[in-house]
Amino acid sequence: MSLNLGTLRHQIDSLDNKIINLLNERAQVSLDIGAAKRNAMDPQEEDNTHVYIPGREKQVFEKVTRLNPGPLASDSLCAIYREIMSASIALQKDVMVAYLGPVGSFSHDASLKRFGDSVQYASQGSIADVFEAVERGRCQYGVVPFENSIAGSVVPTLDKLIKSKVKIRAETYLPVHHYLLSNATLEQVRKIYSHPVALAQCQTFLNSHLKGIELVPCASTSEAAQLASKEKFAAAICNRVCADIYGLDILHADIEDQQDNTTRFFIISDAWDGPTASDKTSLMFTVDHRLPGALCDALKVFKDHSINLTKIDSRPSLLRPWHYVFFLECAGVHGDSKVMSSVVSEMTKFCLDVKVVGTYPDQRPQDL
Ligand SMILES: O=C(O)C(=O)C[C@]1(C(=O)O)C=C[C@@H](O)C=C1
Repeated sequence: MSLNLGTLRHQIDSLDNKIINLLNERAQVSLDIGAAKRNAMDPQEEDNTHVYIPGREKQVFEKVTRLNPGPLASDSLCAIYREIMSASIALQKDVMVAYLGPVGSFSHDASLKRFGDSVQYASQGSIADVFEAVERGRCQYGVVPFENSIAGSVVPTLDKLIKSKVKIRAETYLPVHHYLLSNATLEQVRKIYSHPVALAQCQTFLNSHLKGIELVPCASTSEAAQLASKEKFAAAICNRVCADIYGLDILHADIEDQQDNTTRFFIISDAWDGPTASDKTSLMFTVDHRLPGALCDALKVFKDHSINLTKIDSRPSLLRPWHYVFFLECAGVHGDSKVMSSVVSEMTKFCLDVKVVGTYPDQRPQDL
């Protein structure tokens, strides 16, 4: 076989030709899918069709990985398909995604990895603002951090899920590596900005390298980088990308307490999607704490239906002191299933309040 550079580039040109035509053929089918989704709607109603279908995307990524003969790495092929489906979403509808900003936050990273480059993004100042953007219909989707493998639940997200009408439509996991960025040297640093959850993930590093230095909590890690870039002796704990975005130097890389540090994000919207081969469902409920065993009875409903619980958390209900709302996630059931409606109706008999807050394809990576 000839290894003449000109001939090889000619081969690439002719393959690109085919790829471009095939991509456009696929895009045309996607436009038809968009039309079919709109046709299925009541013509009197405002167009609130969902073009982002997390279960279908999961299937496509699994198929791409299964069919990949190499030499392309499956991660590379999936990144290409992320952009193909992002363009596909944008062809069907203008989609706006709200995330906790500013640019360079881990929420921004998670949003880009989930929705790609072709949709539009709206940076928000707080987690509550992300919920509000979705509640008011300014953005069709929102991306919020839900829990971190070191620091646990993200309380503002739990609190908003309790009160809000939005639904959890998808979940996504992001490996999180923290960087110490500053325009000063390590010895000069007098103040460190970051999000409280990020500070909690770097306790060992802070205790051994920067003990006693003032820690200033911020709304997000990228806001921390923005603030640190404007002060002489301040540093930020944040995502690596913030070094370029905010013009800061890297003082230390990978300062998180555990290298497999991961944050789980929820994609919120006004509706969840249909069942897939493997779904998870989240519920909130309150029990009357004066009844002995009320919480135990609520959990027993799941045991009776052989449903596996994957998370439980509680928050003050804010209705009266020492009264809690429980958040529960279970695996292997979809929110619209018969078994879930039986669970909810059985719980309603003795719970003060039961609400399904979302149902979504299980996206937990196999190695976690
Ligand atoms: O299957 C669909 O419903 C589509 O809209 C097509 C498509 C794709 O390009 O494959 C695009 C966006 C969805 O999130 C999932 C899949």
